[in-house]
Amino acid sequence: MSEATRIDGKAFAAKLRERVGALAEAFAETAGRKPGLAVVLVGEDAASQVYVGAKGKATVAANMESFEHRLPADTDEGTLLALVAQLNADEAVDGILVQLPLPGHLNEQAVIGAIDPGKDVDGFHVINAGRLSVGQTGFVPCTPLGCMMLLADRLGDLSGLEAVVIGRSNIVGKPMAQLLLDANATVTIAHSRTKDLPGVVRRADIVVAAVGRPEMVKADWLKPGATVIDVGINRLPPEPGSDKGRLVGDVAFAEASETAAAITPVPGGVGPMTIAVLLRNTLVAAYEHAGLDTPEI
Ligand SMILES: Nc1nc(=O)c2c([nH]1)NC[C@@H]1CN(c3ccc(C(=O)N[C@@H](CCC(=O)O)C(=O)O)cc3)C=[N+]21
Repeated sequence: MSEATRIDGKAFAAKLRERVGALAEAFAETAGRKPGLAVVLVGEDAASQVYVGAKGKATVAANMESFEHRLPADTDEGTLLALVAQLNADEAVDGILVQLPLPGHLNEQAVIGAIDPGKDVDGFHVINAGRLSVGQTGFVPCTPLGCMMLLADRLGDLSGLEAVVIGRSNIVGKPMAQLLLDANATVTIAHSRTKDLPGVVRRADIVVAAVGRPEMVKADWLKPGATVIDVGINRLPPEPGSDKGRLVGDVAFAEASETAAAITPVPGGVGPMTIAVLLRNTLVAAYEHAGLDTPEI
């Protein structure tokens, strides 16, 4: 069996960011202002700090305005809701992202529900989740939309293909299943209680793994020739003598590469797509807020 094609999400994301950057420049010429993205981070979680920093840099590199709000871990809900209201009202802000998870004393659904759905570039508001589930236009969560772009690029038409999504989160699993269904795939959502998970996954032409368990999906779970999208980003414990563990996905990449036709690596696969799609959604929001026709992107 030949080695699977490595799906280069990092390169795909770089091209998408470049297109978004060019369109953001055109937007600024017409609208007289840049598209703006506000990112809110509550607390000092190290991984979250890294993502927020990366988002800010990518936003500026794509000719957009970045507004960062870092709040202490003990921020009360009223303060956070007041900030969201202020960002909703700010005409320089097209997109609002509140970094999840929030500290335990804050109600995530209440905070996300306070974001103007027209600025909810994460696609997490119930209005946008509802729009996706009934086939209306709205903001689609960045990670699943990025996965769909990679699948469309790789496979073209997905009609009639068997897709198995492992994981049922509101952020990835559920919207991913909706998008695959909209693309006419036959979709199964599997999860921790699924009976004979390897047997279910073995039916799939397309596997999307989003469970958060390091290297859980093994080569012998895969149908030969399957396309594998690995959403997991797990940091392993450090090796002796090292201070940082390796990043691995939810799929055992090396062995899976022997059976799959194509597979996304971790890092360098889905992660960079998430940020690129966030910028894409922010650009779309800016065009909508300015009352301009949204370019195809
Ligand atoms: N409201 C909200 N929206 C999010 O979209 C959101 C969030 N909260 N909370 C945290 C997660 C995580 N997330 C990632 C984005 C990019 C990479 C990424 O680019 N990863 C690189 C490498 C990362 C590294 O080296 O640490 C890669 O996979 O190649 C990873 C993770 C967005 N999230």
